[in-house]
Amino acid sequence: MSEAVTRSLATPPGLLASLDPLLRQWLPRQRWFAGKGRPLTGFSLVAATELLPPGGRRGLYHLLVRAHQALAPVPGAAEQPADCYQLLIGEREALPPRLAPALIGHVTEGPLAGRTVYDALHDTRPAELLLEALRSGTRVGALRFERDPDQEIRPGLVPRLVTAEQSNSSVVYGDTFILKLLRRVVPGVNPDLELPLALAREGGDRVPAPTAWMCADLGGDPYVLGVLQPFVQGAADGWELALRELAKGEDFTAEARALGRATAEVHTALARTLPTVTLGSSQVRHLVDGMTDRLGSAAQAVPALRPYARALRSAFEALADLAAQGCTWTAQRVHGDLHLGQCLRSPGGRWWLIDFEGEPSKPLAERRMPQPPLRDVAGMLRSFDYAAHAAGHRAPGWADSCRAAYCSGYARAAGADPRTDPVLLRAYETDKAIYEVVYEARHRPDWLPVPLAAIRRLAADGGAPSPSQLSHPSLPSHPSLPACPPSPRRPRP
Ligand SMILES: Nc1ncnc2c1ncn2[C@@H]1O[C@H](COP(=O)(O)OP(=O)(O)O)[C@@H](O)[C@H]1O
Ligand SMILES: O=P(O)(O)O[C@H]1O[C@H](CO)[C@@H](O[C@H]2O[C@H](CO)[C@@H](O)[C@H](O)[C@H]2O)[C@H](O)[C@H]1O
Repeated sequence: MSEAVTRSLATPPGLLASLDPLLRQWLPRQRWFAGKGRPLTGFSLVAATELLPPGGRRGLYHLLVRAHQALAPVPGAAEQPADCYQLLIGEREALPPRLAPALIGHVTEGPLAGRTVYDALHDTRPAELLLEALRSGTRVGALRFERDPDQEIRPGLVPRLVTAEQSNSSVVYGDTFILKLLRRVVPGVNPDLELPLALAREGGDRVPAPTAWMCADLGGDPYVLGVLQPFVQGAADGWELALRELAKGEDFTAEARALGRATAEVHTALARTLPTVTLGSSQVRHLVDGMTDRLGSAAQAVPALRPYARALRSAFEALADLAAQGCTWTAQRVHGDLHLGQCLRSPGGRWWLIDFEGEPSKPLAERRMPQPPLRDVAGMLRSFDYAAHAAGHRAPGWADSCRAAYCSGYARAAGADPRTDPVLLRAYETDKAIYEVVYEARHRPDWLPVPLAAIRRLAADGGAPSPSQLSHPSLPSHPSLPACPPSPRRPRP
């Protein structure tokens, strides 16, 4: 075992009880807290490890904590399965001003009574310690740090916490690496590590190859806790770039086309390296049932969706009808939550795809299932629509031309144009917009009008599918579109 981190404490007695009242206040305020809107009823410890560098100060705890919550904000409501969160807790007598944003609170009882506790990822030494553990491949308590022996990690890189809004927390080390610490963790193979590793093995150059990773082994179930990967220096993400170009009134179609090409290359590599399956009518029925169920739960959670539910369902049923007529689709591993913010453009103009975690609210097994690649395409199409809305009404037609350019870039690299499969594309776009309605209602209520506008458009189009709704006005419509175009949808022999 390496000397980087030398001590583990399995169960610091009373530690969690002393943190309980502070975590009840602090946790729901974190952007990455997944259970917003449901009262916390308590915590239970999954694993606790005290991280102690040789000769270093004590007081750094790695905790995996289950947050128990009521079903709804009603006293006495039944509990839901508790989410498990990864916390790195530091303690000090008082916090220096630079750590003020990291404050969790002042402990009044238990082993840390009188101490100030804080989110230690904001602090230099704890962040350095994590990199050192990854560099040296340490094992401490239940924690296992592993690395790709072929990639060098220089010691002494200076850490800084990424302050942008994220679903997890990331630390950049000397502009060389970025470590994403997953916040809500689940047992099993995490696609955020699995897919970039598979793509790296395949020799792809569109996704940064994982350099090191951090896991916990608990009761036979590995939990992926973090992934270190090369930092794409000087990169801007697609969302920033799109908004910048929109503000200047500049054309974004060349970038959209390049993004389509990058997406298709990643899809092709994933299909080469991981299993693909054919979806026939029973699998498509299952897919459609899932979409319909999600619509039902979303309409329960967000009443503004209810007037459109029937029309939206018909977009899903149109897909089931095609499958019942004998159409089949190829499914493969996909990104699962692709949008402009998941695409980084390096200063040389190359597009990279990041964040293969999938939609964090979905179960891991579902996120790892092979799916038609058009699911990712639909996510990107939604994203162009989001960008246009975020910019107001300054650029009429902007989203339409970006969506068309993205599809044609995709078609060039994949050999199949997503627009030749309008029923599947519309079903996925509808499913995504419904997901976004719930996401925005929970996380950014001010943004709710953006996906709701798409819901209105998609619902208005809920009858017979029409290619014109797919926003490629520059292309002729497909009046003679066959019921089962040869690719990517293929008739059964
Ligand atoms: N390899 C990378 N190089 C440069 N920046 C990155 C890299 N990976 C992630 N980032 C930055 O960190 C942000 C969050 O990363 P992401 O994987 O999307 O985390 P989350 O799942 O928490 O949203 C991204 O929006 C991007 O700005
Ligand atoms: O945090 P993640 O990147 O994993 O994804 C979640 O948050 C995204 C917002 O940050 C959210 O994306 C939605 O908003 C984007 C603009 O901020 C837009 O480009 C996307 O098209 C839209 O879906 C994403 O859905 C959510 O899973």
